[in-house]
Amino acid sequence: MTQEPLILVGGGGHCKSVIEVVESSVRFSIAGIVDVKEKIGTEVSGYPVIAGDDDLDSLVRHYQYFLVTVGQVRSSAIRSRLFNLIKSRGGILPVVIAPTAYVSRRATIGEGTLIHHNAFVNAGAAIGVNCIINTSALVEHDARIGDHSHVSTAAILNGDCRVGNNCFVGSNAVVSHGVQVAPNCLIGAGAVVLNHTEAGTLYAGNPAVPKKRVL
Ligand SMILES: CC(=O)SCCNC(=O)CCNC(=O)[C@H](O)C(C)(C)COP(=O)(O)OP(=O)(O)OC[C@H]1O[C@@H](n2cnc3c(N)ncnc32)[C@H](O)[C@@H]1OP(=O)(O)O
Repeated sequence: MTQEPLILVGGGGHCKSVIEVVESSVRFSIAGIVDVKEKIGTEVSGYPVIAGDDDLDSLVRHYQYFLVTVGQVRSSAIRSRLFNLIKSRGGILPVVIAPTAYVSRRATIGEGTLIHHNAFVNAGAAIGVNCIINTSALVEHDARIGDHSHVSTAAILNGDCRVGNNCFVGSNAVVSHGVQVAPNCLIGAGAVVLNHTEAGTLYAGNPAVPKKRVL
């Protein structure tokens, strides 16, 4: 099978994790990484940084496939800006699924979303665009996740729950079945979310309680 060249946009720690996924899937070969221009000429996991953010326009004329590989904890702003920029210039942001992940054929996944190693996405789940479903995360049946959200390592979204746009669900957090996490929320690592949340708020603890506004 001929591999398609893929550009990774963002050369930090999250990019290293994405590289492990892309290398183990057969469809794409990594053609290079985009980062701040000072990093041009350096490498990430053996792949060269070939361009700076300002060069994205011209890169979209030469390459078809891109993934946003900037990480996301406190804000989705950079990831969503890059996603929209690439898309508006005609770039394609594919779905990439690690071969060790399980994704039900009854689940839907939006463009540019990456499903990392050992993640599990069950039947009826619907995941938006440009999301990160990180290593060992569990998205249970009929759970719905909006756009530009990050379900972090080993987080659990139980059946029928909702996570809005631009959210972060921290490592090992649990969202109880049917619970709605409103847009722009941060759910702290290890939180157990038993009730619907207010938008733009950090929740943490077990049971999770609002800690502060984050917008
Ligand atoms: C592969 C990867 O690395 S993926 C990334 C994995 N990273 C994570 O999962 C992120 C872990 N960090 C968190 O969970 C943090 O809560 C964040 C980043 C979401 C928010 O951090 P901040 O905005 O700095 O919150 P801040 O430190 O101001 O905390 C506000 C309050 O919430 C509490 N709090 C914050 N996070 C947590 C938490 N996870 N559990 C319990 N309490 C917490 C703080 O103690 C503080 O409480 P107080 O006001 O009573 O003193």
